[in-house]
Amino acid sequence: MFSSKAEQLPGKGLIFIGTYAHSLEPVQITIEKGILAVLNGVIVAAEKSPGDIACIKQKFPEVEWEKVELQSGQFLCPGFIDLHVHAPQFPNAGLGYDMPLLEWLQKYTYPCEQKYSDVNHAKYVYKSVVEKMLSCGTTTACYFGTIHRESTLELAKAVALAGQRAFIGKVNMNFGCPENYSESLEESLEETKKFIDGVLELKNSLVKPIITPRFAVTCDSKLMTGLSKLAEANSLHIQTHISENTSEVEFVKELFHGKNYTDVYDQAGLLTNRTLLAHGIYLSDSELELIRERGCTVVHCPNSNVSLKSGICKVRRLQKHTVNVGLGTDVSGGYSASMLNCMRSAIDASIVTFFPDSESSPLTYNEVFYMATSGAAKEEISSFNANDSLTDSEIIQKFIYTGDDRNIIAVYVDGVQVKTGLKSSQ
Ligand SMILES: O=c1[nH]c(=O)c2nc[nH]c2[nH]1
Ligand SMILES: [Zn+2]
Repeated sequence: MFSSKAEQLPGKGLIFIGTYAHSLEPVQITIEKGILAVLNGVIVAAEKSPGDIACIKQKFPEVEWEKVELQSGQFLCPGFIDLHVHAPQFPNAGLGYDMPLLEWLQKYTYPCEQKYSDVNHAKYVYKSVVEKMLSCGTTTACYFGTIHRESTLELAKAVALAGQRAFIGKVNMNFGCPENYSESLEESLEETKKFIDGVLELKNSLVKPIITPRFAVTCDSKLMTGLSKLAEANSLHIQTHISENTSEVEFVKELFHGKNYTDVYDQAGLLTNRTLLAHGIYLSDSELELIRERGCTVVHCPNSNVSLKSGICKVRRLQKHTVNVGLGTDVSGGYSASMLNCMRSAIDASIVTFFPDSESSPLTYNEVFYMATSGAAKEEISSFNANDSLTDSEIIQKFIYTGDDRNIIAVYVDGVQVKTGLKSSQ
């Protein structure tokens, strides 16, 4: 059993008193004042008046409650969800943006990932990756690892130890890869099965394996089909890349005899309502229709799209096709691990697409906040330097546009503090 901190603290509850902001729908961030009681990671009471604390204590007499009083300018909000991030690429953040995707992968990314054949390197890097992510307020992440099973298991262990909620993928790639960073079809499937077992053996309810074919450029049809069967047999999510760069899209067409990217994945059985597709910049209307029918989510990674000069995803167009859209930092295609930065990049990218296509409106801070948190019941304390003349709504706007990890005082996952900074009292 590999317990997270969250599972080691039975019978302790937290009562927050102050302002909380959450996002039940994209149109508007909801701001409320009152008290929130959290027990075993679940919000068990949300009340308007501090006087209600007595009722909560009466209702849960066995529980030892800690009280956290938020100060002026501080607020509680859901933790951020990064739907697409490459943990092994953190040492490369900010490097190689003078090259487009396919060259960048060969020159910078594969050599960086190859180093994780050394488990000690993985242990060293992954500990600080998870620390950084939590410090930025990312309570849930969908991580790509590398092809290496043992090292990617170290990522799962680092996540479990730190108490983060995450999906962890051992990357699969068996075709068109560098000699020293590739696996055979059989190895890839066998190692993935062992990886799934390894993550499940951690017995940590917050940490789950996710099937991770890198993309159609480095996986043949047999591998993708084998992986989709593994996902189905084990009821697992799937993550991959799609339609990020024009040369990549053309290359996939060439490799798969004229089929489009979406059809390639669909015929392999990879498109399910548990599939996350990163980027999706150049998808045609018919591809978007199929993605919507299959119930996949497209993960918009605006910082990466601009850094690698891949293009700009028109989120409004995806929304018109009622495709579900989430947000990802895509480190190290993106240079920032912060979902605040990702939200701002998403707004900026939508403003850039707005000018040549002024029929659609740019994304708002309300919408990107919703996309980055989507109403998950995770708690995080954020604060912005108090300025008494600001309303709560203005404080939250300033946090989204100008905040960084220094403005995130404390982070909680499943009711457990994973970034310290707030004082509590009994
Ligand atoms: O931004 C990206 N980062 C990657 O590591 C990758 N691999 C395939 N396609 C990719 N795109
Ligand atoms: Zn990526």
